[in-house]
Amino acid sequence: MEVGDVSTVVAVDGPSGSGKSSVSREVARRLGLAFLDTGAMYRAATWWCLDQGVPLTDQVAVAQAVRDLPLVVGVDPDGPTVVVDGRDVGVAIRTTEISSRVSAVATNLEARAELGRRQRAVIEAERTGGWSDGRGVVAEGRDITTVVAPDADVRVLLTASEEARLARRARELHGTADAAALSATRDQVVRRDADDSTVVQFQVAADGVVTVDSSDLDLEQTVEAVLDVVERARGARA
Ligand SMILES: Nc1ncnc2c1ncn2[C@@H]1O[C@H](COP(=O)(O)OP(=O)(O)OP(=O)(O)O)[C@@H](O)[C@H]1O
Ligand SMILES: Nc1ccn([C@H]2C[C@H](O)[C@@H](COP(=O)(O)O)O2)c(=O)n1
Repeated sequence: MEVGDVSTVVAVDGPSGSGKSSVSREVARRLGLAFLDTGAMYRAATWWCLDQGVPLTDQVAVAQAVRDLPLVVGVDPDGPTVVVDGRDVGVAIRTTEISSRVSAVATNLEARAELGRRQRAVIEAERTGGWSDGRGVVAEGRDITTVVAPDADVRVLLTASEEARLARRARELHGTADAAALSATRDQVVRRDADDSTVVQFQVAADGVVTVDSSDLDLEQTVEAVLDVVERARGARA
């Protein structure tokens, strides 16, 4: 980082399938920023509970397991890694089993407090040094713009119609968006968002948060729309 450069923290929230991870990761790549996938942390916590035989219905046990979670997340947008107890779980945390059960961790308030603390630590590290040498970070999830990093330099709510989000996830998981694929995808998009919305609000932009609706945009157009928000905010700071 050059002397005089100012670090940039970009917070991106939104519902499932809106494109948060894909768009945020590409924005981070293009700006040379670190990339923090906070959803992967909730998924890793869920994986750890299952691996350790912690019943997801036991809120006290889940909270303790999350406090003890031996998690290391990599923030290189070209290859974000998720390592739990020395094991690379980057693939294992994306299974339908994890996707269908992660809300048990996401709705556990003590688990949220612990993961939020860890997320703030990563964001602060990247603001002053870390992988990005202080250039900053793009952090995406559900509560980044409101709870984890409400003072972020740029705050974006990335939305899309339920129809678009279901179709995207169906294509991603099943290679098609036909009726059967859409039906099979509904639980981990619509039901999961409904469950998660009971403890965190990510459907309506908070004050100061810019909404980007990607319903009618392709991935590249959405990346460019978010980059535009970042550049406008940087210009306003200059
Ligand atoms: N604007 C877009 N147009 C077309 N496809 C998109 C768009 N944005 C994302 N996608 C695709 O939709 C799928 C879901 O994207 P992504 O995983 O980034 O969403 P997400 O919001 O992070 O979802 P979740 O919160 O459930 O992880 C991916 O296959 C991605 O390539
Ligand atoms: N900051 C966050 C990030 C994620 N979650 C929840 C939402 C999902 O149920 C789950 C996995 O997220 P995804 O990988 O699908 O983006 O974790 C949350 O509550 N807060």
